[in-house]
This record gives sequence, structure tokens and C-alpha cells, in this order.
Amino acid sequence: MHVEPFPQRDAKAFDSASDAIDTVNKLKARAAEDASWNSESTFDAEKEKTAFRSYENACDRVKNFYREQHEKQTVEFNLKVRSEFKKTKRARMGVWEAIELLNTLVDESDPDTELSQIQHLLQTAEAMRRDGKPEWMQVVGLVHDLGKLLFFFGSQGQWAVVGDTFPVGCKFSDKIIYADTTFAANPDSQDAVYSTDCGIYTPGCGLDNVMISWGHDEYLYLVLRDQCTLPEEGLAMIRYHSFYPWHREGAYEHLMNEKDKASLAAVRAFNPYDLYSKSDAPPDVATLRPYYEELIARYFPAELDW
Ligand SMILES: O[C@H]1[C@H](O)[C@@H](O)[C@H](O)[C@@H](O)[C@H]1O
Ligand SMILES: [Fe+2]
Ligand SMILES: [Fe+2]
Repeated sequence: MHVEPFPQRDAKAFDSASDAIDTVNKLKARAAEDASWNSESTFDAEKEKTAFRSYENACDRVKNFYREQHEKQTVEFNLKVRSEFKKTKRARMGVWEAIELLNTLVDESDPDTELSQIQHLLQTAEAMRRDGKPEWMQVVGLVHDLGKLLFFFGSQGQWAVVGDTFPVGCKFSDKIIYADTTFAANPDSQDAVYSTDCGIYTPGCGLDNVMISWGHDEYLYLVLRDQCTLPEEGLAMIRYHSFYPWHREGAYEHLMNEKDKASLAAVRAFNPYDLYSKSDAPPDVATLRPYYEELIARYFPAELDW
């Protein structure tokens, strides 16, 4: 698949001779980073694939979670929760403080880890650091699940915060886990428009124009897009990391546009670190904290609006 780079290079950059060397050096550094964020992880993907996400054998906690999430993530709910999101001020705090606050949450949708959220975030970031991924990507690894804070900000339950995501307003793909048994209870599955392939969308409209089930991905993306200096690729990793039916199973291709191809490459580069690091040894939080606090300071203000 051909992937267009994100349009970050400035066409006028070579105009002045004095700036040219500087520009070339920056482009060289950027090209080296491009290659490293997108290079394959050192996890053995084939082997790991069978070790994680075994939903058929998952415990009742996970199965019940998805029964509820698939029943309640409707178009109506998604419109309501987005409009409330815009109207409310939730909290103001720094990134490390957010990491510590999140740590008390136990994710009911996850069949693969019993570790705390801090440890999952550090495992993800550390696996990236081990593979020589750029600092911005390590930071994405460190913060990618902070959207789960939503649970403490008046959410209706974990079903509105965690778990895999999927578009609402069009047909639920059979590539979504448990799709064959859970969506009958969702009123949208009986709706004349929402139950068609494109539903309220048009072919190739682009994921920016698709409403994806509300949860920690979209929430964190909305929080961070104007409050950090992470590149577009990093924001795409955050926004779509739970969209497994798309990034792992290849569903919903008919809604994608050119930009989404670059997002897909980014999310696929990110995913092994999120998933396969779950069996790594639990990291030592106190030892790692100074390294990550320094990185955080480079990409975020001291405090953010959450
Ligand atoms: O159970 C997990 C967990 O909630 C993750 O944070 C999310 O990104 C995954 O998609 C989900 O399957
Ligand atoms: Fe997540
Ligand atoms: Fe995660």
C-alpha cells in the first residue's frame, strides 16, 4: 500500500541560502525519525498474536463488558456525550499527576493484563525506547491511555470509556469482537439508515468525518490536539489505537480517505507496543519517573485542561 507522508515539510524552506543548510539538516533528522517510528517492532508478531486478545476464552467480566458497550454505544448517545464534552470543564493538572490519578482504575475490558495502568503505560513506552523509537513516540506510549480518566469525570460507566471502538451510524462490522451476539440489543442495528454499509456517511469520506464510539481514544485526542506538540502521527496513534476492527481486521476501508492511510500506518506501528508489552516485567515506576518527566516537559505545558 502506498502511504503519503503527512504534509509537514515547508515548500518555501529553501528560499534563503542561509536557512538552506539548517533546513536540510532538519529534514535529514526528520527522515531518520520517519524511518525509525515506522520500522518493525522487535516483538515476534506471529507468535504474540495468538497469546493476546483471546476473547472466546475470556472471563465473564470481559464478556459482560462488551455486551453492555455494544448495546449502549448508539448514535444518540454519541451525539449527547460529545455535546456535553464541549460544554464541561473537568480538571486541570499536569501529565504525571494524570498518570497517578488513572492508576486506581481497573480496566474491565482487558483480558490480557492485571497490572496497574501506570505499569501498562510505562511498559508501552519502555518497549518503544528499547526498540529505538523516537522520543515523541515514547511519549505517545506513555500517555496513550490517559483518556481513561474520563471514567472519573462523570462517565456512565466503563462501557463509555474503555474497550475496542467501532463507528456508529453505519452497519456494525462482523469484524468487531462478539459482534454476532451483542449488537442485536443495540437499537441502531434495526435502524433503516444506520444498518446500511455507509449509513449516514459517504464512501471515502474519511475517518475525520466518522463518529467512532465514544471512549478514551477520542476523548484524549480532543484534549491533546491543541495542548501538545506531538506530531500528527502521534495524535493518530492515540485517536485510533482501540479501533481494532479497522487497524487489525481491515474493516471500514470503504470510509477511508488518503489521510487515513497514513493514520493506519501510524496506528499499526504503535499497536505491538501497546499489546505485546503486556507480558513484559513490571517496570519500576520510581526509577523511570525522572526520564519520562523530562520528556513530558518537552511536549506538554506544565498543566493541561482535561
Ligand atoms: O481492553 C482494551 C483496553 O481498554 C485498551 O485500553 C483499549 O485500547 C483496547 O482496545 C481494549 O481492547
Ligand atoms: Fe487504550
Ligand atoms: Fe493501552
